[in-house]
Order: sequence, then C-alpha cells, then structure tokens
Amino acid sequence: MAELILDHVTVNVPVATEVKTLLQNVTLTVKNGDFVTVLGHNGAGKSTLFNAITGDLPVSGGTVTLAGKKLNGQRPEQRARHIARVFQDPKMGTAPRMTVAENLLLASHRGQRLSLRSRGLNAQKDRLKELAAKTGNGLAEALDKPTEQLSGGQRQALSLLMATMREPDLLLLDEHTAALDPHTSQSIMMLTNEIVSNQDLTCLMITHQVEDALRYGTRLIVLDAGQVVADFDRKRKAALTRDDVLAFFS
Ligand SMILES: Nc1ncnc2c1ncn2[C@@H]1O[C@H](COP(=O)(O)OP(=O)(O)OP(=O)(O)O)[C@@H](O)[C@H]1O
Repeated sequence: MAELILDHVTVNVPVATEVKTLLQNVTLTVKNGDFVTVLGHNGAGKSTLFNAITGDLPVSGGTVTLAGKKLNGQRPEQRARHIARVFQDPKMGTAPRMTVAENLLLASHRGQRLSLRSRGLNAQKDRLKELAAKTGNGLAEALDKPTEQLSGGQRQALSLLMATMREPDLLLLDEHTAALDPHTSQSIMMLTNEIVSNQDLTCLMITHQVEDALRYGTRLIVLDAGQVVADFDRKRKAALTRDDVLAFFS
C-alpha cells in the first residue's frame, strides 16, 4: 500500500485533426489504505484515469506520484512492478495455456527472472492450494487445470489473487465484476473486499454497480467529462443513498 497523488493531470490525444481532452486537470490524493470506488457515465474518463496512472496513456500535463516516487517518464512495465490491475475481461489476467498453479507461481515471482522449474512448482503446491482455497469457488481443486478451462468467475478470482499476492502499492480494479452473473459478481466483490481490507491495500475500483460503489470502499468519487466532480469521504459516503448517486447520472 502507498499514497497515490495526481497533481493537475491532463491527458490530451490527437483525434483526426483535433486534440481531444480525456482528462482535465485532475487533482486527487488517495491515502495509504484508501479503497476508492469510482463511478461515472460511459466515456467519463474512468479507464483513462487508470491508463494515466499505469502509463498506458502518456499525461500531457501534471504529475502522478506513487509512494513518493514520480511515475511520469516510467514505462508501463516499470510501473507494473508496483501497480496491479484487474480488467473486466476474465481472459485478460491469466495465461490461458498455463495451469492455475503455474499462473500463481509466476505471479508470486513477478519481476524476477527464474524458470518455472527453478521456482519449485511441486514444493509450492500446498501453499498455492491454501491460497486458491480462499476463493471458495473450486479453484483449489483446479490447480492443475489450464486457466482456459475455468469459469469466468474462477478466472477473475485467480486474476485477483495474482494481482495481490505480492502486495502491490496500488490495486486498480477496472469493472472487474462486470462480465459475471449477479451471484458470481457478489462473491468476487466479497473476495475483493476481504483481500483489500486484510492487506490494507490502496485501491481504486471502477464500477457501474451503484450498490457496490456504496457498499464497499472507504471513499467514493464521481468522474464526468474527464474531471472529478464529486468526492465523498468515508463519513459522507456512509450517508449517501442510491438516489443521491443516481442524481449524477440524470
Ligand atoms: N486512446 C484514445 N484515443 C482517443 N480517444 C480515447 C482514447 N481512450 C479513450 N478515448 C475516449 O475518451 C473518452 C473516455 O474514455 P474512457 O474509456 O476513459 O471512459 P470510461 O469512463 O472508462 O467509460 P466506460 O464506462 O464506457 O468504460 C471516451 O470518449 C473514449 O472514446
């Protein structure tokens, strides 16, 4: 966990002969251990905010600082050592031909250059099984299965474990339950909450589920047209109703 500071961050991109502003002067401090839920219309700039943090989109102005280090100028691969992201598509987070155990083992050695064999897959099986059992969705019994044979929910649970097993400075959840059925989505949300709380992670979670944005997290922000238009701390968030939030979408 670490503090994230965005200071007057602007993202402009060329579109045909014009310049389009995707993020406009965003200033935001996310404190150590804050779990921020992020709401906003389609196209409001939520994923762009994440892309500016991860370096997938260069910022045109302003600075992004994580754990006291300025990230501007760092490549996405460098930033990925400290920032973990889980996407909407369950296929994005795991290597499909590799087994659950192999994926977990690779994630546990993120950033190190060792072959799978030297990482001692068999010696680690018990530890990996224990970790996979946390998900409560059959992942522990599927350790030797290639991840392409898993259900979407199992794959998202695995992506979440992989993203957090080396305790990132920052966890970015980009609508990570949107492709799941309501029951599975809730079980992944509960797992998310448990991991974020237990590890006291600094986390931003984009969601279109107003109930989830209200129920989970310690702070709620709303984006509109590339700007943060509302920011509710823990106390104000606790008093928010669904209608209060829906008013931002009218
Ligand atoms: N690389 C890019 N080049 C040009 N336009 C882009 C680029 N990335 C995003 N956009 C545009 O910027 C706007 C914001 O996109 P973004 O994906 O951040 O929205 P979002 O809030 O995440 O939306 P959604 O809820 O639909 O996922 C959209 O109009 C999108 O088309």
